[in-house]
Amino acid sequence: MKHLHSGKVRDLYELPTGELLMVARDTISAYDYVLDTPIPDKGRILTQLSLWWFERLADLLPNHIVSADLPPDAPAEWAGRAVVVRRLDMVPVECVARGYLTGSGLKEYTKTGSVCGVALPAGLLDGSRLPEPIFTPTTKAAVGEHDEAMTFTQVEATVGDLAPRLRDLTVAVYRRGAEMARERGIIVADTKIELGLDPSGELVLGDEVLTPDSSRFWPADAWEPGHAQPSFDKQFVRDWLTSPESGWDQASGEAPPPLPDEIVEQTRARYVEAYERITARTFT
Ligand SMILES: N#Cc1c(N)ncnc1-c1cnn(CCN2CCOCC2)c1
Repeated sequence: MKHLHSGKVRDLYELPTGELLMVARDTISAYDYVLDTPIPDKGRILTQLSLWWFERLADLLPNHIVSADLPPDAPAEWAGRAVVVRRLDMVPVECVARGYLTGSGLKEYTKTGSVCGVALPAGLLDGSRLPEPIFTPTTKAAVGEHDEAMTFTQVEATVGDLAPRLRDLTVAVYRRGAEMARERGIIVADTKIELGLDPSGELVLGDEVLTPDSSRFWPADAWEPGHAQPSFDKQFVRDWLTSPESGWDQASGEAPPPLPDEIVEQTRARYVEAYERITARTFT
């Protein structure tokens, strides 16, 4: 099969049928690096979580999933983390919705009092919940570049009449995911979805959806506005990399060192826990 595209943690191939095969790797990224040490089963866990979400979002919009069965000419090791999807004409906007303020949104808010042109109340802190979830789109930056915030007017200039539908669908997916995850003790602070057009011109949900790679997952019982919230899945990795034990100096520009076994195991356990809490299924 023909390799089309590699992201930080997933690859895209073209099948002889013209459909695509989206393959999730066990890699994890932190501090803008793809770490050398894989997290066993991360690809499978997040693929299965995403498939579970696609099913529960199907009443909001169609999706690109064709089959979770491994195509005959794909390596057996891809089983459970490769999904056949139909080819879409992807919209050239990263569709992001935020229910909480942090990261680049907080940075923009601190400077301007707004995010992507949306004015927010004064006095919000890192981790504050927003009065309502907001659409905070960005450009699709080239590999190695950073996405740039877009105003709604810029989205309209880019995609025309699709703009309000991108906004409404992105916020609706976020609301559904955030509500269901919160009932299970996980805050989804924000999420990025990919939308594309099918040949009939219908907007279709692509990529992965509502995973810890496409979204910020926070443990709800540790939520406390006023500082950076702990990541549900990546905090063990972040804490170790920034501890003297790792010997890594983030300011050096050097790539992080390999992760110790116990950090890998703790991180794998967090992915399993997120999957099992949200889906109420046992990961096998
Ligand atoms: N999904 C999807 C999809 C589709 N269904 N049809 C056409 N193109 C795409 C596509 C092409 N690039 N990306 C960016 C995200 N990629 C996801 C896979 O892994 C690599 C990064 C999405």
